[in-house]
Amino acid sequence: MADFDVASVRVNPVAPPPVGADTLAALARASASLVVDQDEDDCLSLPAGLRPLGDRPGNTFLCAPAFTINARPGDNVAVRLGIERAEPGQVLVIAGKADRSRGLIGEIMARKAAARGIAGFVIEGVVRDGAAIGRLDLPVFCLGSALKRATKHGHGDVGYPVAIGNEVVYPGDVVVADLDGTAVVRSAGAAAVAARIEAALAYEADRMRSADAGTLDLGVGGPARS
Ligand SMILES: O=C([O-])CC(=O)C(=O)O
Ligand SMILES: [Mg+2]
Repeated sequence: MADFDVASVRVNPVAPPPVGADTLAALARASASLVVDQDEDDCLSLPAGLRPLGDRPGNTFLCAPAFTINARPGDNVAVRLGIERAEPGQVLVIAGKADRSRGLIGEIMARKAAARGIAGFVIEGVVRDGAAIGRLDLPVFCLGSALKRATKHGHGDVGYPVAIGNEVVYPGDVVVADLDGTAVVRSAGAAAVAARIEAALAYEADRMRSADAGTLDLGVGGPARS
C-alpha cells in the first residue's frame, strides 16, 4: 500500500450500526424483488444493470451488510483501502459513477477480499479479469468488464454514505442482490422488514400452490392479487 496515496482517502472511524444475525438470515430467504415489495421508505432498489459475474449458484445471490466506498471514477486506491478495512461478512458497496472505462477490481483484489472473508461486492462500475472473478467463491455484482486497470491517483471515501444512481446507501444497510437486481434495506428498519418477509414468503408459497393448481383467481371483484 505504500505506493498509493492512502492519506488522500477519507476514512470514517465510526463502525456502522449492527444488524442481527436472525434478521440477516430472514432477509437471505427473500428475493431482491420481494424485499422491495415490503416498504417504500426502508427498502430501495439500486439502478438496473448490476449483474453477477459468472454463473456459480453461490455467486448469483448476496445478502450482507454494506461497507461503503466512494471511489474516484476509474481509480481504485479507495477500493484497496476498503478491502483492508471492511469486516468479514460485509459486502463492499462501491459508488463509481457508472464509469466503464477502467476495472475497479481485478482477480487479485477479488482474491484478497475473498481471503479476508468479505461477503462480496456491489460495484457501480466495472471490473477486469471478470471471467476469473466469476469462478471464485465470491459474488460480485457490477456493470461489466473493461480491459484497462484502474488509476492509482487516490481520493475517495471509505465508510461514509454513498450515492448510487438516485439512491443513497448508508454503511450497515443490508444488500439483497440477485439476478433481478440489487435491493438495499435500511439498517434501522431491517428487523421489521425481515418480519414482513417471513409473512410474505408464506403468502407467496400459498399463491404459488394455487397457481400451480391452475386456479383462476384474477381478483375480479375482490382485492388485487398478484
Ligand atoms: O491491478 C488492478 O488494479 C486490478 C487487477 O488487475 C487485479 O486486482 O488483478
Ligand atoms: Mg489483474
